[in-house]
Amino acid sequence: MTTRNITRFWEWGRKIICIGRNYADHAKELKNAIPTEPVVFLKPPSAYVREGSPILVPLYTSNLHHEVELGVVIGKGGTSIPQAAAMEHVAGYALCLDMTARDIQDECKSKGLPWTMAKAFNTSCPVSDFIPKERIPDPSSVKLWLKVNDHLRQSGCTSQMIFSIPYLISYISDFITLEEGDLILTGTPKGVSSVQEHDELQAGIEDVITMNFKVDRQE
Ligand SMILES: O=C([O-])CC(=O)C(=O)O
Ligand SMILES: [Mg+2]
Repeated sequence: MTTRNITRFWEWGRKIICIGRNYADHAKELKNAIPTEPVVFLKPPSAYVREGSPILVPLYTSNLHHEVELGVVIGKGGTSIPQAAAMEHVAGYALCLDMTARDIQDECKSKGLPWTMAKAFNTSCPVSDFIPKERIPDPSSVKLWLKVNDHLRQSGCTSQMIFSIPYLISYISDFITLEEGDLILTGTPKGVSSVQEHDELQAGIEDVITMNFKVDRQE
């Protein structure tokens, strides 16, 4: 029998819970209101893609955007987790991209429909290697960046988040039980932009990790 290892959480089939509009500068660039409560949506575990495999542009979009985000990997499950205990439930982190079919999302928004087609497609969640908790002692102040073909597009700091990681863990766990191996994407800073087939994306958390992904067209 093989034992599950949290360092390969993407193989566990657990939830990917995403927070939107958690950076005011990104909410503004898309002309969205600054939220007074977290905006929550989900991706299925089939959205994961790892370095070495390409990000695939769905056939139905002509405006695929990158969103670089800090991911929080849950190590201990729970329901109604108090903010003060939230960090005890964190096993570590991952650098993540929330790939978004922006044209489809705009259409869904205008029709009042869910974002599933825009956010949850195959390869919509590229993830880095697992980052043990000790490697990011202060997750409320880490710098994230993303380059497309060597041009810097996104650069932000988790200190700009509207809702903190402990607040998000507590908020989510009030209505979705968190389980070991779940991943929370904490939102993206400004600078989101289009990617095309053959583009090369490079992203990093300053002093901690970098990752690279190629973009390909779906066959
Ligand atoms: O699509 C959006 O703008 C919402 C979102 O995921 C984010 O802010 O990270
Ligand atoms: Mg996002």
